[in-house]
Amino acid sequence: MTELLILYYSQGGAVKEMAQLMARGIEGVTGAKARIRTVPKVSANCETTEPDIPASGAPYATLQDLEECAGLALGSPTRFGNMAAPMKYFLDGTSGLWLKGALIGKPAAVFTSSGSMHGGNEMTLLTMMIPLMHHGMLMVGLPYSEPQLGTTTTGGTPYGASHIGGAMDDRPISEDEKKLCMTLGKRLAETALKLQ
Ligand SMILES: Cc1cc2nc3c(=O)[nH]c(=O)nc-3n(C[C@H](O)[C@H](O)[C@H](O)COP(=O)(O)O)c2cc1C
Repeated sequence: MTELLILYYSQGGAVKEMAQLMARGIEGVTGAKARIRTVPKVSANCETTEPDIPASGAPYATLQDLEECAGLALGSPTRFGNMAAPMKYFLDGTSGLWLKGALIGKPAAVFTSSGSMHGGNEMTLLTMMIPLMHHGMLMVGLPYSEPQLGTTTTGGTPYGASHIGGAMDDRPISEDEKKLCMTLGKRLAETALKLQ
């Protein structure tokens, strides 16, 4: 079985829901399986640390998860037009993998949720790609042959999957957003299988 790592951070739950949709897309591909992991919050208070195992939800990712998986889907909320600090903090701890070239040639895809339509979600997707490209990963996006990409009035971009939560973050994931999340997971899994 080819395992794909879905590594996400979510505070309000939108990116977490997108991660589950990505997993559905991955597991719709014969021979592919999703491994879902998250990262802990970061805090300016260095005297307390999060427990090793979160009280609920996905386990925290380890470097071994990245090394073992055949591909990566990376998800983060948009924060000031960029990925959230906990995800960046986790990625900043991957130098050992970079030195070994452990991720070179593996496919990767990115997804995000933002409050507003033009609040930097595409910038977040593009900048999330940068550390992955330093690792030598091969980016997988969404082509315009996916009809939802041309017609969506919510999220969905060629650079990756996106969701627009609204100012109160209370908009459900739209049908177009759902379909594009699942399609991105499927494309990632199919690419990983072809590359093996
Ligand atoms: C510190 C902070 C910064 C944010 N910056 C942006 C932003 O630049 N653009 C935007 O559209 N939304 C922004 N948001 C809203 C989040 O992207 C949005 O609520 C997202 O859906 C949260 O995902 P989650 O439910 O998975 O945590 C920000 C939220 C926080 C807390």
